[in-house]
Amino acid sequence: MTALTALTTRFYQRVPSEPLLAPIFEHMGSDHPEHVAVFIAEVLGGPREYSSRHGGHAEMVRHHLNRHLSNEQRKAWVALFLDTADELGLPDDPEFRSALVGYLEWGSRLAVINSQPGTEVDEDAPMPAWGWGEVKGPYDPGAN
Ligand code: HEM
Repeated sequence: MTALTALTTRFYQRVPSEPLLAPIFEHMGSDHPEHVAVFIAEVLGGPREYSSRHGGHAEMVRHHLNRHLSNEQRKAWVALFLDTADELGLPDDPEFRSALVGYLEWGSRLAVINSQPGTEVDEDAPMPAWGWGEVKGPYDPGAN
């Protein structure tokens, strides 16, 4: 939680300098970074705190309704997020980064889809659960 909260806090500090992102986060609440960290932590197998205290997946979806987010904004969001992970020196082993990128790619596309007019919230949608995926490349940190 400490690392993810530091990551989202720094990410939203940098958002005002990104022309594509600044306007959409202009009115966000001060606890926004923490809520996003808690959400991502639960997805990655951490405590089920977003579900128990913040309304679960349906509540996250509600925050994106009618925001008319574009794919360009989505790409800027993901790029800034990953750049912030580098800036803060988060683990950069291929396994962790591929899992992180995989979830961000999936989740950010969902945010864009849910931000379009006519989206209905599925109150029973489960929280996504992201694992390490099937990492089967030749990378082996124990080799050499
Ligand atoms: C994995 C991807 C994402 C996750 C996990 C996520 C998660 C969340 C969560 C938990 C909230 C509610 C925060 C709160 O309670 O204050 C939120 C709000 C929001 N998100 Fe996302 N989000 C994602 C991607 C995106 C993307 C790609 C964009 C835009 C390009 C975006 C734009 C917004 C906006 C505009 C809000 C509302 C801000 C406000 O309250 O003023 N999100 N998101």
